Amino acid sequence: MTRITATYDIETPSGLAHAAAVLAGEQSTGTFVRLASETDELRDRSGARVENITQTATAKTPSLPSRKTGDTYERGLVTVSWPMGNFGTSLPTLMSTLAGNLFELAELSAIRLVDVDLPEQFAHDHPGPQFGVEGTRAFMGGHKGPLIGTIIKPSIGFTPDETADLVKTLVTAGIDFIKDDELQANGPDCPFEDRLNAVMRVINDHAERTGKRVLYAVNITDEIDQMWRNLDAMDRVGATCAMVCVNSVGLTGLRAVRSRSKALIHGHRAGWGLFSRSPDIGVDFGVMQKLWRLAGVDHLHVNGLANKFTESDDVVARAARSVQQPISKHGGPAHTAMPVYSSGQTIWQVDPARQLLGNDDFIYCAGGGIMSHPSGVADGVNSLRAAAEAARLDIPLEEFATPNSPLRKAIETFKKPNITLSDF
Ligand SMILES: O=C(O)[C@H](O)COP(=O)(O)O
Ligand SMILES: [Mg+2]
Repeated sequence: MTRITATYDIETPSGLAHAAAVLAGEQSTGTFVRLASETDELRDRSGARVENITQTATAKTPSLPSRKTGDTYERGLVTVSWPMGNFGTSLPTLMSTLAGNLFELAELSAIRLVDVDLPEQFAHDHPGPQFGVEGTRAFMGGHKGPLIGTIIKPSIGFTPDETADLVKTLVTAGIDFIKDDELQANGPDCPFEDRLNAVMRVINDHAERTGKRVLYAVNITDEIDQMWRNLDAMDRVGATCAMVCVNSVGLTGLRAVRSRSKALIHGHRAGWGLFSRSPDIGVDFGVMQKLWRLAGVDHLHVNGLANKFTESDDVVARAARSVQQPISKHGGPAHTAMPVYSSGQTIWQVDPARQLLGNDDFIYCAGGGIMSHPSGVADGVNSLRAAAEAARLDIPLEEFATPNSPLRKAIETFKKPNITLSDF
């Protein structure tokens, strides 16, 4: 029987071998005592198996509080496998198994899920992105190069008409992609449908006049039945991109959107720090992004280089590359998605963001980096377009920027960040 394999970084006062066995037991056939009904045959059939243990460190103090303590804490990488018969390819049960009770086990003073190796069957049984990069470009009328985008800022506070006014400035200036902020969904001060209709009038009008269909990722995040109504409303006005906050709606909510959507799904990962920030507990992005892609995101946020958050540039680079890799190394549909760089992005990070991927199949979103341009939002868009062009031509920004141009003003406004990527 095919098995699913996951690797954890654990720390324990009980010895790595014992802790790994407790973990495997709790997450499959076992409990805190051996039951007579847990026969050897049942264990052989359904038990999780410890495949490998590699000790990496020891410490005198625990990384996380626990009711079980000891004199020495061993740290190491533990690989565990499960038979597919336990949960098939169900994503919710995969989560309960790989990322369930084990985070609370008293034998573990640190536990982080760092990798999962999914059998090919997962790639066959789940829809994956409906459109991906090619579909995204097709929705726009055959766009080439990276998508230069922005986030409506202020994130919250605009009425539908004020949002549409800003969108008008953005599309006229030549933006490719606009998204709602995750805080803006369907509040009484800016109702979803009013905002959608007002913005789509601008986008549709621009498309009719120029042939360029700007993507508007409208934030549909809500209860499942409301998200479905939101999709219907999008359909009525020809909207082509639905933003979903994947942590807020969960895998099942995302999958429910995928089952009804005729539009692109733009996955925002707001809340990700809760799962990822501590090295001692949580889940690596490389694991979660596979599940979000299987459930159907076409675009997925990966943070940005020199971002306003805490992740290092190496972590961001790994995340960006991961969504362009096949779901399963054993085969099946690759289900690749478009990485979305966003968080504190300005003219400075476009070039390295492109270089680290080695392709143009990404979305680059700058909210403050466009909206705060000293000579206005339109020049903010122009400066970023120029930065993307400089990146394409492989010319440093300082050299490419003509005097008094929007790019030159952006160079003078935004401090050049220090980007530290270990592989180039
Ligand atoms: O939702 C997002 O991606 C963020 O709000 C990014 O905004 P910023 O570009 O102003 O950091
Ligand atoms: Mg935001």
